[in-house]
Amino acid sequence: MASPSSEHVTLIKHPVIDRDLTILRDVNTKTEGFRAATRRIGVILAYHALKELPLKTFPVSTPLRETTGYDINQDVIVVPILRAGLGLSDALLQFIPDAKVGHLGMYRDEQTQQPVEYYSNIPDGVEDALVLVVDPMLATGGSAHDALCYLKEEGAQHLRFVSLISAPEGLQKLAGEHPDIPVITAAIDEKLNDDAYIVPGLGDAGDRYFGTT
Ligand SMILES: O=P(O)(O)OC[C@H]1O[C@H](OP(=O)(O)OP(=O)(O)O)[C@H](O)[C@@H]1O
Ligand SMILES: O=c1cc[nH]c(=O)[nH]1
Ligand SMILES: [Mg+2]
Repeated sequence: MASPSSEHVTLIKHPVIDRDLTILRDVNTKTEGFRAATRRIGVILAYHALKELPLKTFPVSTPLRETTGYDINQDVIVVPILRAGLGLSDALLQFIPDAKVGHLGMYRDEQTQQPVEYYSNIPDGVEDALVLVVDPMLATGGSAHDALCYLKEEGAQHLRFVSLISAPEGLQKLAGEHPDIPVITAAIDEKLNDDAYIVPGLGDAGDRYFGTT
């Protein structure tokens, strides 16, 4: 099996991430705190995920003289994997307020641990846009793999996958199946347990973010 290479996976290190991941992992953290910590880490991940956006220049006048202005020269499409991915999409929209948002609805069947797709709505323009697929948990990698295959079939050519916590198993799957797609993550945890939950992880991200059980 392919192993995640350093150019394929970017592990973002930051003291705020360490503090906020602890809040997310803590079983006693309530919904409000969980959402706030997700948003804060999301902003740091978004900053990194958008780092290589191309720029175009144009003249801009300050009160003193004309100088070079910059604008982003590529459309951005954010694709949260429902439900839990919704918690990360707003962070990206703070930086790119006019980004289009596509949705892919998937849940993991508890018995088979395989993703089941129940919804998709992808905007036009995926071929040329930077397409950022966001989901807090990369566990077996099955959901991410299906989402990336779907978007490639739709014509997406500039894909990134953004997660809060990744399991080595999920990273290996993406490295093997999608070596062309950079992964940006805030943590690489130890392993999956027998139910394919990330250990130590944070539990079920969707349930904790939305207050369901
Ligand atoms: O890498 P995998 O093994 O596929 O697991 C990861 C998936 O599991 C979680 O979603 P879940 O099925 O719990 O759906 P939800 O977001 O609606 O809670 C998570 O948000 C990922 O989408
Ligand atoms: O640990 C895990 C694995 C899959 N989905 C989650 O929400 N958490
Ligand atoms: Mg869930």
